[in-house]
Amino acid sequence: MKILVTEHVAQEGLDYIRKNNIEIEGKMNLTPQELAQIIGNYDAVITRSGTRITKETLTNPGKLKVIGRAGVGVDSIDIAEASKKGIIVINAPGANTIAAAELTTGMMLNALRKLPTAHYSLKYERKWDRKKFMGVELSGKTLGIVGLGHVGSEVAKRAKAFGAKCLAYDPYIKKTKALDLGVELVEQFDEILERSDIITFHTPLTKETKNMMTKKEIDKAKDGVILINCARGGIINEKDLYESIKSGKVAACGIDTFEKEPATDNPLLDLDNVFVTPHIGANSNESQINVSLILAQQIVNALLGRPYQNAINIPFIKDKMSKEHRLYFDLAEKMGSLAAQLTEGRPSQIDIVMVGTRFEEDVVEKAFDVPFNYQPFTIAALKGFLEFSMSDSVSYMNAPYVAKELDIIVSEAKAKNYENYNNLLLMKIATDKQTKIIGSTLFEDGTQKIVLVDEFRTDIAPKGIYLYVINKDKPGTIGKIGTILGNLNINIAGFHLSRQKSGFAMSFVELDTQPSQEAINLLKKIEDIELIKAIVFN
Ligand SMILES: NC(=O)C1=CN([C@@H]2O[C@H](COP(=O)(O)OP(=O)(O)OC[C@H]3O[C@@H](n4cnc5c(N)ncnc54)[C@H](O)[C@@H]3O)[C@@H](O)[C@H]2O)C=CC1
Ligand SMILES: O=C(O)CCC(=O)C(=O)O
Repeated sequence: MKILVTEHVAQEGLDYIRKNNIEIEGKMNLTPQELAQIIGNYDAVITRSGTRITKETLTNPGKLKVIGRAGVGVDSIDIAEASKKGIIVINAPGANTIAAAELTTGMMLNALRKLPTAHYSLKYERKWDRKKFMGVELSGKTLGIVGLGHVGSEVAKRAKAFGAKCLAYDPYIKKTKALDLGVELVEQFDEILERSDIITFHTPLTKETKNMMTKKEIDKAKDGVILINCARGGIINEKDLYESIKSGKVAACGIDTFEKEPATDNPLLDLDNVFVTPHIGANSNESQINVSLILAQQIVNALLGRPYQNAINIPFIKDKMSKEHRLYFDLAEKMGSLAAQLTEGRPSQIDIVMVGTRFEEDVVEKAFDVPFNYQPFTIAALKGFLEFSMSDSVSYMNAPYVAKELDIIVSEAKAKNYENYNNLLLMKIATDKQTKIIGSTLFEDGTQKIVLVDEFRTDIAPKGIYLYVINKDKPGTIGKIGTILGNLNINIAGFHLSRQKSGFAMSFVELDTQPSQEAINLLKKIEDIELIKAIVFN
């Protein structure tokens, strides 16, 4: 196997890869066209923020299986395209946190005390200007942290050590996390704007966070506010920042990440009180070794078929789920398969409802860098459903994309209860011909059961072979089914009958062997049978 490395990555990770008998080829400064041309010759590619992996890069993916991002932000990678092509995107969350948090703290001090300007003035202009360099202290100030993830949390600890009061805005974290850090979590971003002396951003670049700070938001902030962006260019609108620095509304800012990088001709560089670094947040020896080692281990695991973590486009790791959730996950996939076998017509919508306390807390946190943010049960149900007609081309990774390409609307919801079920996975499928509802649950002892099909209650284990029968609820039908199956030497292993006031009955007849089409045709001839289908759970 062979891995392409397109940017500088610490030696430690590369050594680890070589020890696992995987070759490495370093090719720096490739043009996008050159990268697209050669990427398919490699099993994996390792990049940093300077390499963009776009749809065009992946036109001929060849044998590429893994894109490794030596860092956190994956906004430089087209995740949707990688997922559609079955390529795993792996990053190294948390590995460069301390470097980024320390740089941010330094940026705050630069902005508060103008250290780089004082340094320049003495060293290069030989001026002893003590009056000019009056600053303000971090102690006693209010710091607004936007995004209380890995970096935001470490920035909070450092700012608190300096005596600052920390507020945070992050609608996706647990309240206890902020509480444990001694940070006041606010509900609205506006509160950060109104109360903070310094605002620092630590979110990924997403649809929500792009242009989160424009003139409108800056105007709501305190006069003389200090802004720090060591997360991603584009979170603060650079044009509006430029105007606000010029007008004095923003006293100073510290920027490590820019809308367009390299940012050597960025107009912000012309302004005093704009303190800049060339995207070096992660550049410490320690963090680069961490990133390189963690990433290398995960890539090697993925390539050698061992368990791996941090895959951005498979936002859940089955091994990390509780045993119960793993059973529900498998059950969801079987339910999807059953739905595909029972449903008629072209599907237009699939709704998954997670009912009960077992699903109250999300199994996976919201992942910001993936286009679809479903819980694993939804993905499993989708995979089970789509796989029936599309076989191996559907994976956990691409199931939501395949659904989208088929114009199937997918929705996910939670409910406290449903009829008298406490914990239930419900799958509702709408097609151009019908709507079907299937419900499944787990018994106390871990037994998986399908318990609902439309208006019928049932109790079948999702394994083996069944005949699904809908018939007019009249005497003799079941006997006739038994006789025909007996004559064909097909053994009945179980019978699950459900009746409805409507005058119809639904049965799942468990069989030891799969009935031939000839058998199904014979059974269809029985009077009062409305529908009969063979169902196979793999
Ligand atoms: N300058 C550099 O070299 C480095 C930059 N970074 C960047 O810093 C950022 C933070 O990195 P980590 O803390 O490691 O990521 P993380 O994923 O641990 O934390 C991100 C936090 O942002 C929150 N968030 C997402 N959308 C939000 C929204 N609309 N409003 C408020 N909060 C929101 C999430 O809930 C999460 O807690 C990322 O963009 C990463 O790429 C990270 C390391 C080095
Ligand atoms: O080291 C890099 O490539 C940039 C680090 C970074 O921005 C990140 O990890 O998100």
